[in-house]
Amino acid sequence: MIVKAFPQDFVWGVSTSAYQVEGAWNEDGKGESIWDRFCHTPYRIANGDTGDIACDHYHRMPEDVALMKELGVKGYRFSIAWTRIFPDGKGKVNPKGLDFYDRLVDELGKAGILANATLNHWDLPQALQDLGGWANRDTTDRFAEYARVMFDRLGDRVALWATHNEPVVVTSGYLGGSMAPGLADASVAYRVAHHLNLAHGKAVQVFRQGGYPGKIGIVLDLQNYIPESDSEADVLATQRMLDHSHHLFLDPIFKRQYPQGLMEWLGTIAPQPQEGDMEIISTPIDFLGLNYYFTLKVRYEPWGGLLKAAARPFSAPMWSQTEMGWGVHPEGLTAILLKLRNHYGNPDIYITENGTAAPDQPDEHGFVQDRERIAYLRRHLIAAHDAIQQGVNLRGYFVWSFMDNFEWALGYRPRFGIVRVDYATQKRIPKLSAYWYREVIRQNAVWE
Ligand SMILES: OC[C@@H]1[C@@H](O)[C@H](O)[C@@H](O)c2[nH]c(CCc3ccccc3)c[n+]21
Repeated sequence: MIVKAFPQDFVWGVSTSAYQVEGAWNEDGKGESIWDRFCHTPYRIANGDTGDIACDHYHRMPEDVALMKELGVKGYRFSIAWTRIFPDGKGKVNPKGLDFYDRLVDELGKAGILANATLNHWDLPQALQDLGGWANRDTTDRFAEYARVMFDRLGDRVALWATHNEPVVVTSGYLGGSMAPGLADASVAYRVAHHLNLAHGKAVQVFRQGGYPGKIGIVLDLQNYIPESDSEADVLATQRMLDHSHHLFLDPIFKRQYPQGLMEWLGTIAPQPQEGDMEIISTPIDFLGLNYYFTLKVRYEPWGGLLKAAARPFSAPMWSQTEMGWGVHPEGLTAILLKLRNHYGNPDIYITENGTAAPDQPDEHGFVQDRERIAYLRRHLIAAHDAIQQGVNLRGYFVWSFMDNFEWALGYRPRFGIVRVDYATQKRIPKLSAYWYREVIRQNAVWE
């Protein structure tokens, strides 16, 4: 048995997001978000599920933090619901909303768990969407105002801040229609991407000017894309997918420019930076958050939408696809980490999401022996360890997810947690993977 030990101060964490776990969608002064609106729109969400109640984390947070402590977790990545702070997206701050996150970071401090807070995990205030949302440049200033309020209130106790979670998905919410706000208007999608980048940069500048402790970064959706064949058509299609999914955000932030090939491909709907925008966007950050789940094979497809590209899951031999139909390919994680080392200045990196939905079969006590999930997590930790051995500055790993939760357009069917949630009773029942992860944390190692 080969033991793969991690660096001494490696952060072993778990991840959630506000809309997926909190519930209390309209309590204590919280305003409506675009995901509240989307879920309350018929036929948008499988089974008519909504995040109205979710895991009721808003009321059960102290017990959830206590369970994290019991499982030996060292870090908790959560997101802040903008509409608990600014119910209308701007103007009056809602004190009860601030109080909830104040209590959360205090509970984490008492439990010795590092706080890793994301400002925007997709749940934009509906009031701002009514004014154009991320397609409206003013929203970047609303975001900077919201960021300042959060830095002022929680900045003394939050170790890691992320501006956005996976901004490309917000862009997709304007392209494909399966995510809030559920538009299909390519003409604004890349203006949205630019404003997300600009909002990120403005928030980083507010953080720098305020001299807050802690570190700030952004979390990107960096799945691994490989061409289906070495034909020029497939290779170029893969490049377009990488430009859209990776470089649309990585390049402005780390290289102060948009990917030229994509700009030419997009033509008139490409981002139109104003004077000074790229300097703001590329304000240096302290770390990059990486969400990695799967590898995709990409081919040229004339009917493949805006990018004329189609992607399908790549499964390494001996792996089946997951509950989500995602190919399992741990080597893809190593490849992404090495790409960031080789081409983006070898930044400090946290794996902010990695995990899998699995066909969890509970026994009569609700206990789930999720061996597939353990195999998935173990192999990806080995892949992460390989990258560290090759000089990648990987500082931590956050499992998606701490507990089963609302999986966006798919509702509650897919279960990603290392802790099971019985939604009928809201009972939390750690799965086998939670005890396995506790052992990994204790040993600070995984074994081949
Ligand atoms: O799908 C599992 C998780 C979501 O629950 C998180 O909220 C989100 O940050 C997240 N991102 C990814 C990577 C690919 C993806 C993006 C958007 C929707 C589904 C999958 C997987 N996940």
